[in-house]
Amino acid sequence: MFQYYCLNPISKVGLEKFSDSYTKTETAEEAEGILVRSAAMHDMEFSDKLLCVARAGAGVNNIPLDRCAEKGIVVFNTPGANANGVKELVFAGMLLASRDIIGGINWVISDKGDENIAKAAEKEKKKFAGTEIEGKKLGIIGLGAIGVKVANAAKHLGMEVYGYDPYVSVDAAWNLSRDVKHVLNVEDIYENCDIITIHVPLLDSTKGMINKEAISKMKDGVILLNFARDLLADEKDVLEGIKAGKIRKYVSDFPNPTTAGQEGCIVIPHLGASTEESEDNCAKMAVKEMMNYLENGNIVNSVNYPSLDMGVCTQAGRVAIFHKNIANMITKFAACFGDEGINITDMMNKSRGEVAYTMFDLESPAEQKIIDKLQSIDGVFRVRVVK
Ligand SMILES: NC(=O)C1=CN([C@@H]2O[C@H](COP(=O)(O)OP(=O)(O)OC[C@H]3O[C@@H](n4cnc5c(N)ncnc54)[C@H](O)[C@@H]3O)[C@@H](O)[C@H]2O)C=CC1
Ligand SMILES: O=C(O)CCC(=O)C(=O)O
Repeated sequence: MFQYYCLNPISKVGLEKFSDSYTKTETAEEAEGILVRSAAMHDMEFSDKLLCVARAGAGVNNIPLDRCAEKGIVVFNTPGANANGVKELVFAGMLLASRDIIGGINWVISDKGDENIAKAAEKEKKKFAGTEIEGKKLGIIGLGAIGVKVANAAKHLGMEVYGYDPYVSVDAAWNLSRDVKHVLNVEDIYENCDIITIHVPLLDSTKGMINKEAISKMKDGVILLNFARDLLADEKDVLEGIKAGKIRKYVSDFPNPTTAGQEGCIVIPHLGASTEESEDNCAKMAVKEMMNYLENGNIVNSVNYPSLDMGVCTQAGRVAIFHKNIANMITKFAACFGDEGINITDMMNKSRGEVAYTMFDLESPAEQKIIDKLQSIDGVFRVRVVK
């Protein structure tokens, strides 16, 4: 039996995918697996029982990835599972910024008792007019799951699309419309585009990338959309840009005291992935990843360990080892089994940066003394008996 804990509400459709071998617990300490959306985990203590965290979503800046890696806790996310939900809200944001739809709706509410509202509307509506998005230049920073969907849909709406992503994946490149202008320099986006949307992860290298300097290179009256993370922009610089008339509107999916209620800002309460479809897709994928890992030790879509898949174990034993990516580890592991006369029938080793993951299938189960010996090897974070 395995126990899982939900740190945020997780879609029922996803939770129903758990087999009878799983029960939901009321405390994180009892769980082998945690399901999470945006809850902050940086200050959490993790119990020795915890084996994995599955983020039902894309961004993992709320999870201490390195600390988890050092404890042999695998962190998963669900790439692309909510991309369509975000894409659709990006276009809603683009349209809200291009015309004063919000101002117009508020005017209608303020005039709700007026018998002559229809006549008044025709007089007032010029205040809320705007521009169309067809024919405008759209710059997309980050051509991953969301950026590609936004790019392709924008082409269908008649926009001229510029895309920038120095690390674009082969998969994303295959899916991208050939009409998207792939630029090699982010400045080309700043200098040419009427509307700019950012779809990159929040990393040390991307934090604050939309700052005073970047804004100064943008066209006057640019519309900026941020459905990725607020800290990607220096929002004090954004407010100055609005005040100076450089930025026409800033649309953000991340409310905070800097932008909430500010002139020129349209701030949405983090609704990008809040659709039935995205929530179900993310939960289903997260549960599948968690079950595959807990039952088989297989790692698919991890953000702190390499992918490794040995299928379902048909042998008597399977042992998984989390360790530093350094020389001679596999020889030492193999010796621990060999010294006790245990035949290794299959093994795989994969590394990712400074960490590595090795799994052994064994002709007979590994006794505790072998596990203790493996655990005592310098550079080993965790040894897990899968079977
Ligand atoms: N508002 C919301 O509810 C949601 C927000 N997000 C945010 O959007 C981000 C992107 O999501 P996905 O497209 O699903 O992720 P993804 O991982 O598929 O795509 C991210 C892309 O950014 C690129 N990238 C990284 N650094 C870059 C840089 N310096 N310049 C240009 N490109 C760079 C990567 O190569 C990758 O192609 C997530 O990390 C998350 O923070 C994601 C889902 C929902
Ligand atoms: O789970 C959510 O609602 C947040 C989605 C998100 O921001 C993400 O997937 O990165």
